[in-house]
Amino acid sequence: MENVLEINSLTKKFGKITAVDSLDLTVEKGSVFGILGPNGSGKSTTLGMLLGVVNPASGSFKWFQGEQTHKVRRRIGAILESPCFYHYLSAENNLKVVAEIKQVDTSRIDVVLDRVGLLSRKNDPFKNYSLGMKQRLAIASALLSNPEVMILDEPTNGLDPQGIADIRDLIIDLANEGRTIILASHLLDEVQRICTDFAVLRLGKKIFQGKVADLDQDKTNVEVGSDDPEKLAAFLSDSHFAASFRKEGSNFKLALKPGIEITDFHRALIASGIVLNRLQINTNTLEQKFLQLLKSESNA
Ligand SMILES: Nc1ncnc2c1ncn2[C@@H]1O[C@H](COP(=O)(O)OP(=O)(O)OP(=O)(O)O)[C@@H](O)[C@H]1O
Repeated sequence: MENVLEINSLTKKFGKITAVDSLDLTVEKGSVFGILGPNGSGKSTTLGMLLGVVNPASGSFKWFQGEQTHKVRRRIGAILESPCFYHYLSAENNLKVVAEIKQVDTSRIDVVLDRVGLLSRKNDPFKNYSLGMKQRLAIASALLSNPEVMILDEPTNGLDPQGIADIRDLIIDLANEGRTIILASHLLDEVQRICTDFAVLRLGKKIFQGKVADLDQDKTNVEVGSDDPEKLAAFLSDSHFAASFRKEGSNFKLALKPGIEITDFHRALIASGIVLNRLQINTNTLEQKFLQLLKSESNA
């Protein structure tokens, strides 16, 4: 798979603070890459360096296998901070200003407004837009040059649930069109829903990088209950399915042994005449992973 971005040992210091510390990262073409981290972990500084608005102290990064800088910028669309538009101008006229700056044909304006669902509101002044519409206009603006890569810093910040869902759907659509998306977020659930890959930053250091899909592989933690808890407890003690188990209320929490499938476990229960009234598979959510990582790093 082709990489659109390779970061090597990228570092940024602000006085005594090391905002980004020897960061190595690889982003594959077509991925939706989430950069996760608590406040102040270096997400925005990283994106700033990647876009050339923050100077690195050391290290390097390479876009599109080493494409020249002036060509790179046209291939990337970015929203770094709150959208910056003229309040009294309409959405269309605001995009005309951006198109002029970016030297993009104005015929793209209707295309991108349609893309973000704002075509019918293109004559409304920006000041009358809701927060969600303002954010969608910012995405439209970033789309003017039809970029292959979109960089989004906290794209759903401050939005209501509907606004969040709209932006989420839009990001998924943009990814389905084949664009690579890099987004910084602290909304773990959003990253889990949108992203294919993620990295976790803490105090400027990358403490994890992985695929979101792999989180769902970890289906070994199971909670079970039965109308006959003694029989269930005896099964869990005697059978070779549970690596460990403990009683919790009227149910049992257990870790299946490595390699044991939930279907094998369930079949064996039925064969032993045990009928479950509860079976819950606790998948490893990004939130659990994130909290575990931050905890293990701060204990290290
Ligand atoms: N211009 C600056 N001058 C001094 N320190 C800065 C500057 N920009 C960022 N920092 C510091 O660098 C560190 C990383 O900040 P950064 O904004 O990159 O983190 P972040 O993960 O994006 O945080 P948030 O989620 O709060 O936006 C923080 O300690 C921050 O205070």
